[in-house]
Amino acid sequence: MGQYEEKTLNKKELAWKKDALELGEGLIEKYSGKEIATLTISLLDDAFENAMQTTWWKRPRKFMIATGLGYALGQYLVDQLGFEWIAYKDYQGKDIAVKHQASGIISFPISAIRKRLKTKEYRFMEDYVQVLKKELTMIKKEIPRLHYVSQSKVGLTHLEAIKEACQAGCKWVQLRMKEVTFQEYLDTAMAAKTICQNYQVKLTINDNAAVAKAVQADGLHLGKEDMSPLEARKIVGDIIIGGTANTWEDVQRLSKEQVDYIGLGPFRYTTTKKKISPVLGIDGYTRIIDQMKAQEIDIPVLAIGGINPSDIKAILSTGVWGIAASGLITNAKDKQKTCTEIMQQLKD
Ligand SMILES: Cc1ncc(COP(=O)(O)OP(=O)(O)O)c(N)n1
Ligand SMILES: Cc1ncsc1CCOP(=O)(O)O
Ligand SMILES: [Mg+2]
Repeated sequence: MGQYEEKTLNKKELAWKKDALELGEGLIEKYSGKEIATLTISLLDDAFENAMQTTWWKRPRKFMIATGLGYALGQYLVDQLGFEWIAYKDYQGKDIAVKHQASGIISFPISAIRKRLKTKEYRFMEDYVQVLKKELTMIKKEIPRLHYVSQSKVGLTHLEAIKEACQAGCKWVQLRMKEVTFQEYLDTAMAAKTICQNYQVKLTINDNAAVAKAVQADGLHLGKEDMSPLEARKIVGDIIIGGTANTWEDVQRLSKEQVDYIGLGPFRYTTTKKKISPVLGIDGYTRIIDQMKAQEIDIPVLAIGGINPSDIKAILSTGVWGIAASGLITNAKDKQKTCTEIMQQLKD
């Protein structure tokens, strides 16, 4: 791709988008014959096809169709797949587009309709969205199945715990420090990064986007009380961002916030985290993963909270991708043996 520039929409473009979406809503209701409770792609396809099959003197101008339905299609991608509106400019000119920040995919919904007006391909949107969904799944980042969440205890600092987890074979470490100053978090994160690099282990930072950015961490984990993943993405860029979910509603929200994985829990009561949500158990994971499958939400899920090696088989059978564990590894007498046993069960 040659040189191009992308910007967020300016005031004039935002006002234009608002008018275009109103126009689109009117067109969809008129030509699909249905009121829009929730916008679906089949409503959009119906509206486009029926509008174009209307006798030509009653038909809306092509420019209005491309604008109204194009913006409606773009808004669907924003609402359902986590895209953002952008103004895109290259040597051919300026166009309004939507971009999926985490993957870098840019789509031009208004131009897409303009093109189909010429090719007379009036039911293209279902396929168009499916292709985008597939591209998003294909470029998903690799998430290991075992995450070690750091913990200190008497006689063991976070850095020592992290080094021991690396030596024991963990490939992904989350630095999770509470009640520390920014400087202390940053200094420890810097040192953790060096340790992890020595063992070729990926490092993720809990809670703090600024620390993750400063140490060029591989990932950032954000809970419901932390910065939103979409906000954090603007700070840390294209690293792995995980989000916490305790309920199906949380999963639905996170699916629109461009997270690369979901930490779903707690599996069981644990003393590692203060203020813990109600436990999910195997039934909770089964219910939520089934809902994700039904809604085609294809984001890897890690189970977390009080997990023991003997839980792993049942946890995986629910469709969960992997686990995040803290106490289990921190307190293991033989960390190498414990990690090997976990990883064998996870087939990682
Ligand atoms: C992998 C993973 N999943 C969930 C959490 C919990 O994050 P959060 O809800 O923000 O709670 P704290 O860890 O910040 O206390 C996690 N850290 N990692
Ligand atoms: C951070 C976190 N979030 C939910 S449970 C938990 C603690 C996980 O630690 P442990 O594996 O020791 O229960
Ligand atoms: Mg948090």
